[in-house]
Amino acid sequence: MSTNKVGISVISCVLTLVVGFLALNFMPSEKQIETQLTRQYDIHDAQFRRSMGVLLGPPIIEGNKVDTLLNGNQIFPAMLAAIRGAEKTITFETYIYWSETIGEEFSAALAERARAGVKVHVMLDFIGSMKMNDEAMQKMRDAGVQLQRYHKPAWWKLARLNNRTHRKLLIVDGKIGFTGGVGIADQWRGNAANDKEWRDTHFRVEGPVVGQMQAVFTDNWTKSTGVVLDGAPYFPPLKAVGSMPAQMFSSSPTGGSASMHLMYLMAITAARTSIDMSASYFVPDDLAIRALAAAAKRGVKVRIIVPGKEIDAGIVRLASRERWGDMLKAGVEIAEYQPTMYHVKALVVDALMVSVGSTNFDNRSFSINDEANLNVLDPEFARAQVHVFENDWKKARRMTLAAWNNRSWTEKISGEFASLFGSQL
Ligand SMILES: O=P(O)(O)OC[C@H](O)CO
Repeated sequence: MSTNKVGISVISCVLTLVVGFLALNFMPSEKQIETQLTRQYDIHDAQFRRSMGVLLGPPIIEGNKVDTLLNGNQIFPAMLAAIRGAEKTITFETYIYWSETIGEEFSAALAERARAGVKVHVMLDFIGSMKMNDEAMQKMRDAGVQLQRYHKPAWWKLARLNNRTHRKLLIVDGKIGFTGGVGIADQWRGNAANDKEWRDTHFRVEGPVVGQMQAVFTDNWTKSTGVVLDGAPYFPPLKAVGSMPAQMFSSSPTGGSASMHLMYLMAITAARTSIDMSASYFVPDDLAIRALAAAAKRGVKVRIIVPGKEIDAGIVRLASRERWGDMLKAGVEIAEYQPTMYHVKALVVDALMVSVGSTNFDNRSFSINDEANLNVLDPEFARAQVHVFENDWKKARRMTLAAWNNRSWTEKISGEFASLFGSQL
């Protein structure tokens, strides 16, 4: 064999070993949920509540008040008012934060509070905040804001590159919390009045559950900085301010990664009458498809709103539509929102249980990213969310089984291709 050939063989062996090594390191080391859950109780049963409390982590606690904020016009003023009213602490964790009009407004408000002596901690996902300029970040740091960027890509930490913080949390003085779908970028401004203004819903929370929200924020803050945020400025005594039982819980590949997947499967399996799901990115795995189809077959009215053509990630829509066949056959109703990008993330089951927060209905949220959701078990709140859902449903176009079967061959092929990346979407 010539020296050249020996060299090429050695290089190809080394490359194969490197690729194999990387592939093994990116594969999940622990098992995910594999079997369909057995239906043992209804959403209204005490056992559902008990199981949610013990299996997901934090207990469901009483005495909360949750206000619904629709679209940027309601969401941003409420968040900015809370920030501007902060007296002791602000903790803010988000995925998307871009230097634009609304980004500047947030930066200015956070910096102003830091200068006034408020302890301000901001955790931005590194990838999600790549469109934020260094100058804007420096201005905040100069004002005293403690700003961290989560999981900076590094070649020696490749395995965590894919793990982003997708959580959307703002907690002020440990007393007022916000969560929901919104990111800090200009497409969320406005009132979903045209295709430049995204449709989204966020929530303002008060009551004892805000302590759980604060604990979720401290999780990634401690992981990233080694500093524990504790004491009354972050965890003040919280009195009951309303009547809603609620629970804030989180998931991350570094601990409790199955929680979100499990929560959705438990809620869908326990449904008796209705499931209304708003899913900005809907790429269900086989278990979720089976759970939704089984619900429809036992008579649950299952309605899902997803984005239509106005979506920022075309590959997600392709992979999503490819998976609808079994659900449509089982009677699940799926409709695509028409006016603009639909970025709402909400689940309402049996007009009692509502889950809202950062989680998308896809594998990226279920097992790759860090997520946080608020569960509320309150009939009045759930009815209000059903009302919001009904309004969105009117602006969404139903996909029938016949139309799905008649998709063009180009859509079918591109759907199958997109579906190959399903585990990463
Ligand atoms: O990942 P999400 O759900 O926060 O959405 C972010 C958007 O895709 C940003 O373009």
